Amino acid sequence: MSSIYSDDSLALHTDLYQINMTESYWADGIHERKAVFELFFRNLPFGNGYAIFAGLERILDYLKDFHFSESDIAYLKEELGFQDDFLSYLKGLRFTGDVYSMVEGELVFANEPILRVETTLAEAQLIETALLNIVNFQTLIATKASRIKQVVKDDVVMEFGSRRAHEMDAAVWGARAAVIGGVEATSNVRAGKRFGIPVAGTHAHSLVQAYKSEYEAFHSYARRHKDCVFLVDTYNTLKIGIPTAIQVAKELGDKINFIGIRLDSGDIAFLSKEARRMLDNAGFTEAKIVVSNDLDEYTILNLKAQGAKVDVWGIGTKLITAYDQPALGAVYKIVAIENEKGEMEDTIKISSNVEKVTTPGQKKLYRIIDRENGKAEGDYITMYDEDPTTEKRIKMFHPVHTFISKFVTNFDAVNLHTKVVEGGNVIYTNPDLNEMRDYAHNNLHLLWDEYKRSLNPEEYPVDLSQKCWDNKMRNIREVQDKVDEFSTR
Ligand SMILES: Nc1ncnc2c1ncn2[C@@H]1O[C@H](COP(=O)(O)OP(=O)(O)OP(=O)(O)O)[C@@H](O)[C@H]1O
Ligand SMILES: O=P(O)(O)OC[C@H]1O[C@H](OP(=O)(O)OP(=O)(O)O)[C@H](O)[C@@H]1O
Ligand SMILES: O=C(O)c1cccnc1
Repeated sequence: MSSIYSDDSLALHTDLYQINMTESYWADGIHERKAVFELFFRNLPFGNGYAIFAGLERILDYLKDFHFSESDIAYLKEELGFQDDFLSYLKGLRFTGDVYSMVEGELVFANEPILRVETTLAEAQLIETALLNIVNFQTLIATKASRIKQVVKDDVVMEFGSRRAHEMDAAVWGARAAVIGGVEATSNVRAGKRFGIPVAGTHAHSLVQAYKSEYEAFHSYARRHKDCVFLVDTYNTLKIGIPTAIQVAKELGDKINFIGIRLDSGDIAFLSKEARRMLDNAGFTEAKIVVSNDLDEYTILNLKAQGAKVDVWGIGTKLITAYDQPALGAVYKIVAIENEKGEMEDTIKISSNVEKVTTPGQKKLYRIIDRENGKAEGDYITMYDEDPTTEKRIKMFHPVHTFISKFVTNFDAVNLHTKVVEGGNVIYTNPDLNEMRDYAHNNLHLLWDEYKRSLNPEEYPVDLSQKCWDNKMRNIREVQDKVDEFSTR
């Protein structure tokens, strides 16, 4: 099967049902009613105590350029049978709404709106799939990277995953997300070119195998590359690999910058300690030990506990594929819609699972920070017309187990949503990636250690204001009344 249509826009990067629903809205004349959708996930990934938001830059690029191309329209008509009248509506469609979003690198928790879209019902519906696609992947990778960074602490992490990533986009945008989460460099040169990420790397076993010996291979590499990290495990790490790296480094002296060696197999704890001893004895006390081979935060923690002497961790597969949690599960839910009188009305989705009942209405999200100790008390979801920045005391209570509550005073309420798109125009300038990474890193200081431990962290509070809770209960009652009325008919 091949296609005659050029792939020249992203508008069809959506599920068919979005276009089908949009057609119904359009046919009924409600497509331009204002709607509010929120994007959030229900459970933190990897059993972590927080997630790191990534994906906004790509969302903004997507929204800026949102349009159905000639070939999109031709495909919808010729292959999927959509009719001309609806297609001429789609042809002229652009994103015209407002978007409020967390910034990339923000700490994000379950069941709080990462971003809010306020636009026509049709536009909001058509962009759902792409927005989720972007956030689900990038936030997952940024969070995995942050978990790894929490364990390696001040050691350097290099992202090595391109060859194992789920296709090319995932490699490039995953590398970027990993940087937001705390990674220092990537091996992916395209990601370096595109996003300005530092690009770094060593060499593969094939280089060694292409020459007659490690000695020849290392010399050859050094002839063209001043910065040298020699991979020492092709034949025998301790007996040939490291001694040869030391020999070549000594022979070439100042002609090269002998950065160190890389270990890619065997017992990393044992070999790294031996390598450190051998390098130090040879006078290369500054030489770095880079390790790779199916690493993740669990192995790294274990290796550290064994006293492994590692300076740089090269991490591929398990980072770029979010190996132990392949999906974040973020969703995008409608919370309010304009009625025929032009007023905004709440809308709610009921579920027998309490945690899945959506929180209706236009809302805002604040982080409540204790002024005395600088730590976050929790996140606080309010209705749109509430302003906790002017309140002296707020009651925070668990949105499901409401008996768990506390009063908070002497706090700063920080609005976590920035208006990034207004009337279809992007009004937000993406900061430099380093700034995003520093922002994410510094934000972690807001959290008590109990929320940051990688195993069984405490649950960070994400609470509703009283007004938001009351509004949710009122909406639930209204739906229940409707159900009762229907069933007793
Ligand atoms: N000391 C250690 N403690 C715990 N895990 C380790 C230790 N050393 C290495 N590992 C990890 O154990 C796994 C060993 O992988 P594997 O069985 O493929 O062995 P290998 O030595 O890498 O062999 P190969 O040459 O086939 O790559 C890797 O995930 C590696 O990161
Ligand atoms: O283990 P990961 O975390 O996924 O990190 C990337 C891996 O990719 C390379 O191995 P590969 O066997 O693909 O190539 P090589 O011949 O260079 O070792 C590298 O040596 C790492 O082991
Ligand atoms: O530069 C490296 O050492 C590297 C790059 C990609 C994958 N594995 C290793």
